[in-house]
Amino acid sequence: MSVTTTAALTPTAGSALTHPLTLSNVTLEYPDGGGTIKALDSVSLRVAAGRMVSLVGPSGSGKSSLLAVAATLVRPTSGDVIIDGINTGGLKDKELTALRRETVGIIFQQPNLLASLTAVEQLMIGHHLRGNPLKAARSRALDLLDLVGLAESAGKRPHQLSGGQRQRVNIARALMGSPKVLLVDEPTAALDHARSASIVGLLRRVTDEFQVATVMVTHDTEFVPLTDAVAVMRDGGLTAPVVPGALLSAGVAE
Ligand SMILES: Nc1ncnc2c1ncn2[C@@H]1O[C@H](COP(=O)(O)OP(=O)(O)OP(=O)(O)O)[C@@H](O)[C@H]1O
Repeated sequence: MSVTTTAALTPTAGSALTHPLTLSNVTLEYPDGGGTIKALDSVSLRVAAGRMVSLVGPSGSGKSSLLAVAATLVRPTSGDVIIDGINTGGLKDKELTALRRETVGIIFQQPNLLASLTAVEQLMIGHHLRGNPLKAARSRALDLLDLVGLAESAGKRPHQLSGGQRQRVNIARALMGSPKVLLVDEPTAALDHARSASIVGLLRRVTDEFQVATVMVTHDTEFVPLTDAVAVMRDGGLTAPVVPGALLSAGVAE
């Protein structure tokens, strides 16, 4: 069955309705013994600018596969992945890499910060290596660290930061390239409750302020109400979209 999940049918007042992320009938198969396993089965998902979708579902249901395909890190077996209006199926690997760098921000569970670099350097390095002048990279990095509440910690190295602060650096780093799509994998997995709440709150604010289309894999259904829609995965497919309140009161995600 193919279900289209459209987050946010209503555009922000005064702006055109845009969907930076569209997956259309996406299937992803992996070899499995003599046969294949369908990690994704005809998944269709559209996320509008400034909207945030929670992606929930049991282990092995395909959440990471969906993020990997949406991030253009894995090409689907069939179906279309359209990022910022560009159908990625027609792109060569080099073009795909360039599109990913320009339009997609990826936030993994573990920040993977470089031990020897300060917070501001963590943000600057990739931006500078992609050809941006150091001064501009530094100025943008400092602005973003301020935005995520780390203005005072720009000179600190990872071991001097808390887990929540490291995740904030991770989020700021993902915003350096001005992405249109933000893909977030279990951002609160290693954090206590208070820090988890503030990280999800920050992702909500970033989605609004930067008007990115955000998909967040989470097992923390408590934070789902902060998002605009919930996509539930089962056996590689998406079930119908459900609003957060309905999902929780129906007990679907417990
Ligand atoms: N590289 C791979 N090779 C073969 N099978 C894979 C590969 N990656 C994922 N799978 C299979 O695809 C299916 C979906 O896996 P996926 O990791 O996307 O699920 P998930 O919902 O993210 O699970 P979890 O919550 O445990 O991370 C599973 O059956 C998994 O075993």
